[in-house]
Amino acid sequence: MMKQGDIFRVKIDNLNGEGEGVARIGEEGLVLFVPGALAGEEAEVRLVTKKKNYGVAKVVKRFCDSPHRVKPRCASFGRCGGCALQHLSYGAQLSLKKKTLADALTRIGGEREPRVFDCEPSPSEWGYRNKASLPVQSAAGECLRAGFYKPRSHDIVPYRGCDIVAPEIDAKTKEILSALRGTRLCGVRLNGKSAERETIREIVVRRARFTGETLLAVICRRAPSSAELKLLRGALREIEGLSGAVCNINESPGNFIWGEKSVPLFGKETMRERLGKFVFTFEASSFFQVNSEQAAKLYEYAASLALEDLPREILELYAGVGGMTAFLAAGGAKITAVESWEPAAKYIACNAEANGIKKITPLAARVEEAASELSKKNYGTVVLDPPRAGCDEKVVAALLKIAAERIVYVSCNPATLARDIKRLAEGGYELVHAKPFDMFPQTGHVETVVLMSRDKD
Ligand SMILES: C[S@@+](CC[C@H](N)C(=O)[O-])C[C@H]1O[C@@H](n2cnc3c(N)ncnc32)[C@H](O)[C@@H]1O
Repeated sequence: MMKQGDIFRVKIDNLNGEGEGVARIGEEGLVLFVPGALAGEEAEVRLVTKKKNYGVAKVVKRFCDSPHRVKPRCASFGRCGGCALQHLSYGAQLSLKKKTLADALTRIGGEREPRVFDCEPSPSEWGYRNKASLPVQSAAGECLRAGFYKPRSHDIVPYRGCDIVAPEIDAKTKEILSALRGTRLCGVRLNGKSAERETIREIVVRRARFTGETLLAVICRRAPSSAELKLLRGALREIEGLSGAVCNINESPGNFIWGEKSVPLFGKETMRERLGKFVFTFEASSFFQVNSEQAAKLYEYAASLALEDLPREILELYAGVGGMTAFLAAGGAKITAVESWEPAAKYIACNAEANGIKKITPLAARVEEAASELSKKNYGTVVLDPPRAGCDEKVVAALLKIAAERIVYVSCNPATLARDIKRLAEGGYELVHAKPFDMFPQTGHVETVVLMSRDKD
């Protein structure tokens, strides 16, 4: 019987979606996740966690190196759960993402030989993120500990800098943390009840590459008193180059970052970013792709698939603030853009207007609730970009009822994408091709654009 602390010699077969090495041990072939180990490497490992169906092990000694191994750039590599692929060359990261996608389409999607294109490299391998999001806690003897979570944990590795966020965000984040430490507000307690002053849950810093506008949101578990707001304002106003700051209040216990209410601290509440020839306005809490340069490439590609044969009517689901909508509108089609977050639907309209785009009808609704109404109309193409959970079954049913000639599916999760492709294939669509885009270099995340067409038989 295996137990924690046991030592094994293993050969790593492949990497999982988190960038961890995967090996099998024992007669029953227990799956072992080995962070930091690469495919093809042999190592002596110690079992640190044993669950019913898998184990997690730590490398004690590596006997050989993968030819794709490179020196990780970040001093927190291995301790921080953020960029698990830093030790893999960039070319090998792209190949891994293509393979991850192809495997999901085959294993979950039931596709025999899916046509998967090469992964589109990100224009920047480092410093590409336009947003940093740091959980904040109170730890023993430390009033405000902010950073990123350790792998498989809610313990924080303190922020010492991050190489995947834009350098300007990195510099600003350090200044912001130092200013917050000068107020009387502390981070929330991870285990146990937070004391009154242990208030801050998270900070989010966003910077537009194009305008340089930088917004800060301080997310609190309760509404700060007017004296606390005064302290926050006083401390944060001192930071040069912050275009604006808000305090967002999230009293809910879950892991979701944003609450419904925000109190302005100072300056602007919105920022503007350019993607391709379009400029978009949005708030600190809006969904907006974190890799602006790569987002422009992805939207252009998705629009080129959607606009072939110039459909007259396009239905776009999960539209956010209308980033992709503008690219889709370039062909002159009429677009109905559906988004559940009401303020985002408002931004779809003003972003369209600011970019001189007509013929866009924003609809603030949950797609699954609007699905049956939407399925009464005809659309040449449906474009969808759901969150990681993919589509509700009602949405797949509506897509089958709409029966558009073509579906362009943008996804940030190969597993749910493959599940939805299978459902659509059962309803008469076929997968034409899939192309991964590297939106998140140094991490295992895979973004994909898929084209499906209605089976004509
Ligand atoms: C992955 S984002 C894509 C946004 C946009 N296409 C873009 O590229 O910026 C998913 C969007 O779907 C929205 N959303 C989540 N669940 C939804 C639902 N059930 N119905 C409609 N929109 C939803 C989110 O608010 C978010 O803006």
